[in-house]
Amino acid sequence: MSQRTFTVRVPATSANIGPGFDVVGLSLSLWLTLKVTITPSSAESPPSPPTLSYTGEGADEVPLDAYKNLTTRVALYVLRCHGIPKFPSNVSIHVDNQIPFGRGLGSSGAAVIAGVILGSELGQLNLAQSRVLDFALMVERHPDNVTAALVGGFVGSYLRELDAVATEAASVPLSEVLPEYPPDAGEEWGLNPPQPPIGIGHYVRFGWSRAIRAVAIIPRFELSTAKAREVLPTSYSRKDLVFNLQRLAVLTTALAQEPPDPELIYEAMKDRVHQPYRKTLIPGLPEVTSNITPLSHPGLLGICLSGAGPTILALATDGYEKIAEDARIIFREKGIEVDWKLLDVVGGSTIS
Ligand SMILES: Nc1ncnc2c1ncn2[C@@H]1O[C@H](COP(=O)(O)OP(=O)(O)OP(=O)(O)O)[C@@H](O)[C@H]1O
Ligand SMILES: N[C@@H](CCO)C(=O)O
Repeated sequence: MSQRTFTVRVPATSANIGPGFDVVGLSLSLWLTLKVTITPSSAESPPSPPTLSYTGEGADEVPLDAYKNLTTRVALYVLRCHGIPKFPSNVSIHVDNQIPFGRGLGSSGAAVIAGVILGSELGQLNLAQSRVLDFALMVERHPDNVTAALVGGFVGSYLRELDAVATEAASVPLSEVLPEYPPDAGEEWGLNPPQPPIGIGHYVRFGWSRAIRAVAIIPRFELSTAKAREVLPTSYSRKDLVFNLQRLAVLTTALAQEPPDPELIYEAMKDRVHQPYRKTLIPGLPEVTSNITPLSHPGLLGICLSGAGPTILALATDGYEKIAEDARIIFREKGIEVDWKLLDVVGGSTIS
């Protein structure tokens, strides 16, 4: 048997785009890339556990132990669900990552999608795209980032309502889906991890105007999604829900129109479900989103929190630098430094 190599690429994503909390996502031109080599065992190359190396964003904090790293733990979960108790021998994985951690650009969603695809490739399982999504949704329970990272573009998704048995399977604690430590020497994990119900996530890809680019204004601090979800209320007024539904309905079509209409889009990217509550965690958020407008910044279409934050996403057709530099000034007044990147909307995950 000869050496096998393959490459997995998964894009960054921005979720919510204002009113579409946990519903819409947009894939963006920053990439998580895995280069994988599987060398057959031989006298010169005896079986060994997987080795991981890592460059780019998060290289100084990401675990390189395959039983602790999110991507490889997800891959192992997929393998175990298919009766394969451990990684194949002599797997070496080099990860190069452009997606900053904990900034609202879908780093964990990308790591999870990469893990499911890695598991499918290592086990030669040939998982269909919809099944890849099922596995990803067992780990990352909101569909917006993972769906956009998998299929690419501007995407809306929902989770199917499950029957009682499937609900139980899908509500297993993540610690059971992804046990963090290897079994004791001489033991193997059982082959009965919770299987994802079939067809959990459904999605549709919206149109996207080719004129629109994305300015990501990225504060130099991390905010975990878990922490940014803790501050959200568990119920909302009808007024606030209708506010968001009206805007989301308009936004999904408005971003595909040529030319895009700033007056329509700026208002349609406003939100009352998550951003008002997250401002306590992101000093400067309300000032940036209300002071940078299509009137003050020609070319701007709309501006919102990217995912759970703290990154700000501005959609624009021109004037990118002024938008970013003026946001930098506002954040600096709050004592926060930022970096910014001009990004494009890209296709989804690939294996080559
Ligand atoms: N490439 C990666 N490899 C391993 N672990 C990763 C990778 N990318 C992200 N992670 C893990 O995910 C964590 C960040 O996840 P979190 O959901 O808090 O933020 P995010 O996904 O960047 O933002 P958002 O979900 O708002 O877009 C990191 O701290 C790290 O533990
Ligand atoms: N919709 C999610 C995206 C973050 O991953 C949130 O805003 O919490």
